[in-house]
Amino acid sequence: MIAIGSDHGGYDLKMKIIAHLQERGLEVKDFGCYDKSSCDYPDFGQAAARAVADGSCEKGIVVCTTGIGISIAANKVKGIRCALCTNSYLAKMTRLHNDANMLALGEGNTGVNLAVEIVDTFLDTPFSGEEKHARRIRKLEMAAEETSKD
Ligand SMILES: O=C(CO)[C@H](O)[C@H](O)[C@H](O)COP(=O)(O)O
Repeated sequence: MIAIGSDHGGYDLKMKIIAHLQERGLEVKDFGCYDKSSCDYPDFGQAAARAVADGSCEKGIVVCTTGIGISIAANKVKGIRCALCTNSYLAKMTRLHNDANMLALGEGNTGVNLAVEIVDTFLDTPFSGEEKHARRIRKLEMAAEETSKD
């Protein structure tokens, strides 16, 4: 199951990505928004992120105008590594090196065809499993643990 979310600024691209994921035969849970009325990206970025963090969705994709606000929102949820990607190289590297579990896209800076290519690269690239990358991810998790104690 793929969690997906957007604000109004990412709504159109999100709907195209949902159609693409369904064409690929993937199940999608849309955490909103559900129309283009003005709304707040933290609400939807964090709803999708919580579903990835609790294991009910295996990966998440979030979209806003720039991809910035909604990626920041998702990354506030413990256990989430959300990468804002503007090309397929970044999508590949964030899976290989960061084991990113969420992808953020910006409707205002990424066209539909490129977005679909980025989504496919993100979903189809496994984590490298290299120890040095696993160690760095553990350090990210430890930093999040420390912060949550404050
Ligand atoms: O890009 C965004 C946040 O980083 C959002 O999608 C907003 O669209 C952006 O902040 C602009 O807000 P507006 O209400 O659409 O003017």
